[in-house]
Amino acid sequence: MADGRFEMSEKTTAELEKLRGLIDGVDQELLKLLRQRLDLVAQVGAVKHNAGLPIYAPQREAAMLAKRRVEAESLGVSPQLIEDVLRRLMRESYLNEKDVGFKQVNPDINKVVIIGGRGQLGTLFAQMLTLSGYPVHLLDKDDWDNADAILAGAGLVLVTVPIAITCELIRSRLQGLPKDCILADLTSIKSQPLQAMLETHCGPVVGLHPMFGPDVGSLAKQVVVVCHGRQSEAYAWLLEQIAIWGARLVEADAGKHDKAMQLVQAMRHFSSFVYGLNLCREQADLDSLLQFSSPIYRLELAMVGRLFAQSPELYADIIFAQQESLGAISDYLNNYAGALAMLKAGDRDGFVRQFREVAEWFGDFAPQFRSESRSMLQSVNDMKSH
Ligand SMILES: O=C(O)C(=O)C[C@]1(C(=O)O)C=C[C@@H](O)C=C1
Repeated sequence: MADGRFEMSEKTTAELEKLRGLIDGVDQELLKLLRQRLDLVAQVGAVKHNAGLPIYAPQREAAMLAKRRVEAESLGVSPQLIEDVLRRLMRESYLNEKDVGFKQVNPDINKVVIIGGRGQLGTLFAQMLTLSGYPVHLLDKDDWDNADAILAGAGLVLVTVPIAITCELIRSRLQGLPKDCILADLTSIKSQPLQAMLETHCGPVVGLHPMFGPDVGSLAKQVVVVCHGRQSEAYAWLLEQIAIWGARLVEADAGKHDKAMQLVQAMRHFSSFVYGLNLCREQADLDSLLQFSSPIYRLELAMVGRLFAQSPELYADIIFAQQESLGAISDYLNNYAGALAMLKAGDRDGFVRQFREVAEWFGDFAPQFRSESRSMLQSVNDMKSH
């Protein structure tokens, strides 16, 4: 008898078979318990839907995790194990509760128009708004002949078109919106679109930046940046609605937000692009890189590789959005060149000195990132099947 390439005696085989049968039984019990938990979560979802409560309940989660960790410890089970399992289960809850739909915060809105509504982010927001009971109309590239009819009587117009055409579209097409209509955008830079909206429309205006891609299963725990424009009391319902979807709203000054995006998006994505470009030019053998990879390298390769599974236009839009990003990217290049010079000069002490300087600057974040990445790396390893 063999298990993979290991030979086993008949006695060992029999013992293992018996124990594995018992494990199968326990796993089947777990499955039934999971089914029970999902049914209860569905009931919680219905209660929350009626009461207009958010999907994500951080205090309940923290209290529950703390209790289960203590109980785990007294049973000789690792607290981290129960925490991992429960967090994974709660991710499932977010998805399940979403399908029940959401309370409609403002039933007086007769029409929501999403410009660019057939794009990926537009589709996601259309789905969330529809699940919340709003009548959603889409206005995409081919619908402009009917624009007046589509926009007539809109209570909310949400602009989600490529950055490069956002301001121009707002200025040239959205002049005649109803006075009380909310004009909002989902663009990943905020100053210019906000200014364009304020100049074009005299009613309520707000800039939003969802800090996630369209492939998130649910908005629970995702961040949406809010840059206030005008008449915030008129769009308070929209922010409350987004919070009910589970997202965390982070208010920011548009200029500050855009400056952060030069590092968080433009520079980050650009360096991922160059990393991929370099692998391509070096004709790296990805198969063997993966074979030799440690979990952190696998994660890094996944982060870079996923870029190239998406639309080049989308990333071009993000990277080219702000002229000022050039400064952040050039600084990076200069730092790279400086570090390379140190390497060429064999200045090992210099490297260690700078490393310490940076570590000190990271401060408490460094150990925090280390422990966060530890569980990510363990998940990466769990995903391997051989
Ligand atoms: O208790 C709730 O409010 C739930 O929605 C259930 C549940 C869970 O799966 O246990 C899911 C999401 C919340 O963030 C907290 C807990």
